[in-house]
Amino acid sequence: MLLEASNASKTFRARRGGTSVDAVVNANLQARPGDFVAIVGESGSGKSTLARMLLGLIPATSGSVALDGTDLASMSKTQRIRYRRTVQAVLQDPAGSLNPRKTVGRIVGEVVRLHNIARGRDAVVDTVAETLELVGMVPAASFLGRFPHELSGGQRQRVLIARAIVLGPRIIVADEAVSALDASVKAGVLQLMDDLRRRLGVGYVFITHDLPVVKKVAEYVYVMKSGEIVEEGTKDQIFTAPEHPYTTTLLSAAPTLAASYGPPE
Ligand SMILES: Nc1ncnc2c1ncn2[C@@H]1O[C@H](COP(=O)(O)OP(=O)(O)OP(=O)(O)O)[C@@H](O)[C@H]1O
Repeated sequence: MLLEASNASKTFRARRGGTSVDAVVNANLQARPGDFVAIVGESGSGKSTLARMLLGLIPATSGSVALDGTDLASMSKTQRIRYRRTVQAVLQDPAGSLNPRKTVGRIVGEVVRLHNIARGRDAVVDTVAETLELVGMVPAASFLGRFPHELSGGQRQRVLIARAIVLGPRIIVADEAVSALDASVKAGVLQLMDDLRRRLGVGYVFITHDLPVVKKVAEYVYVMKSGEIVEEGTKDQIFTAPEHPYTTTLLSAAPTLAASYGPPE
């Protein structure tokens, strides 16, 4: 399976005399199940816009996003529904992704019902409980009736991951999924994501401005600047022999791994 952006561009049209914004310009990116691909770049470089295009939330102005060669723009309604399950989003909770009035059981259960993953109350609860266990929320029964405000930041992020993986995605687009978390909590959630990659074979397109995190988990890195992917390569290439001056600047501005992420590997 291959998720691929080909010369994908997004221009936000100006409203009332303003200038239009070329948020993403001719982006080429590939991700497969089992991959850990990162997109890095400073604020405003177009990372979230590219993520939203990959998720099919906004259409490309030109170019394409395709799964196994089928362009998102030409998919039927049924194909789109399947696409949404196959390519799931995990955003950060401070963005208000969890409804504060719903329990964990309901938040994950609603997705299970909506996509007909299980039918009947008991089967839905079982599926939710199994998924909570998979994301390390054990015993699951003690979390089902809790509201988001009764959870820690790391636990809320795990609920978001549970809500995504319950659909059996092959690729998860994670936009700043751990950026708001404290270092030790962040390490736990990253470890979980890596475990799920190994256990379920899920791949990640991991969007972040947090370079120590990229250094820890990514295999392949795309560097964005002003809407363009200015450099790409394996993690080692990017961190040890960056070619683009912007990548060098990004790396030199980043805190060291040890300073922000605990002891080096
Ligand atoms: N809906 C929109 N309408 C107009 N302009 C937008 C819209 N969404 C994003 N932009 C602009 O597109 C550019 C890229 O924004 P984007 O959010 O993709 O960057 P980013 O790298 O994800 O930044 P951050 O890390 O701050 O989220 C910015 O100039 C932004 O102001």
